[in-house]
Amino acid sequence: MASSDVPESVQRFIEYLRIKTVQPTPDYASCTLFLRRQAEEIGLEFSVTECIAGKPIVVLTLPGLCPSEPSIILNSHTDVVPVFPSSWTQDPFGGARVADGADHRIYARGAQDMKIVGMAYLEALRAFRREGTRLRRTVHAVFVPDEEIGGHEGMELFVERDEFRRLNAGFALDEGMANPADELRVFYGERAPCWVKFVARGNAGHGSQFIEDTAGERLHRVVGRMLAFRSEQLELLRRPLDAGGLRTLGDVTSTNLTLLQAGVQHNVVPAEAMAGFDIRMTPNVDYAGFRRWLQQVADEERVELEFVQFWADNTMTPREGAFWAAFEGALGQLATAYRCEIFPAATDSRYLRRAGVPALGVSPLCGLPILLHDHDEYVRESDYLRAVDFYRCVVKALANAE
Ligand SMILES: CSCC[C@H](NC=O)C(=O)O
Ligand SMILES: [Zn+2]
Ligand SMILES: [Zn+2]
Repeated sequence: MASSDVPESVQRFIEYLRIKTVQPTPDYASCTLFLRRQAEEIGLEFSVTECIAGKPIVVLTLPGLCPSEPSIILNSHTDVVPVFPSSWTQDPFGGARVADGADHRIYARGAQDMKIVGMAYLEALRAFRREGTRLRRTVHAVFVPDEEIGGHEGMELFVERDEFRRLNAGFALDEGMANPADELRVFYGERAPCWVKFVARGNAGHGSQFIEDTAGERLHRVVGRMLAFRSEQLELLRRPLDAGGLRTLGDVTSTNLTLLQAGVQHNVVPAEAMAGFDIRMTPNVDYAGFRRWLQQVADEERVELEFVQFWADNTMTPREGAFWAAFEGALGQLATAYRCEIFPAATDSRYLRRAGVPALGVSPLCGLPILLHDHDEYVRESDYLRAVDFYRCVVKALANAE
């Protein structure tokens, strides 16, 4: 198909997908140049802040009629997670557009997570400019680096800067997750990551002997207790809520054994063994109490405990007030059925919420498999075009909220 048959907005999306902003060596320089060109074409103010050299936070601004009113932040991260190219049927950075009935699929790493969202924001702002639509509040499309590796050199630092304060943010949209079913998932909070390592030390010796009190035995007891806790929470997930309805992943605390290290040779009992867990704490957990319980397990089993990440803030976005009403009103206008959830993983919304900016996580992808971080990530062209319409309606409502 000749490229001229491809809608221009789709061509721009594909161009963005082709920029290799892939961890661990994202090409942020090319990404910033691309965004600068978008700003010039659309007619948006453009600024770049580097809290850490080479890690640009790019802000494209559509000034509002009441510039002193708190602004609307449209946040997206520019980086994407690594790929296993041999497991893909398409080039992960080719942005292939493949016929799918009357529709097309667009394949690329980042198609769902979350370049579709970033580009749909810009296309919505482009439409406002084209139509001459003026909004009350200023809108900032914010493109941040390094979300996929925790945002520690991106949003976490940015929210502390004057450049951020000057944005005068009142409300933010950020990423959510696709839903294979038809309801839009609206995330008003997220689980807090807790990454721990237990390091056991014990007696060493010849593998043929009954060595007593080894690192392996100590670690085994810790792993057993952690996996017992995992089973309890998994059972809870399967139990309906008291108020009726099913629990979602965000409603419970998940635990996975993700790292294991020990040993050098079959017949040598190792003196040290390590187990690492990825735990995600649901917001109603007493974080300090949970941390004390982990320490108690470590102490009782006489192993060392290291906290690699411990997020201790569970600020959630209130589902009331003018911005929520505007958001809900826009969904009504679009006749979009939705359900509110706690996000199971971590996004940059946690930094915004902790900084006092209410944020909602939404990726307008319904009836689509969840392919974030997976092989053969794609969206349908119709998803993208609908996403643009979605933000035209939602951003207009938020930016005009009284
Ligand atoms: C603790 S920072 C990790 C952030 C990461 N975010 C997206 O996948 C996640 O694993 O949820
Ligand atoms: Zn993401
Ligand atoms: Zn991701």
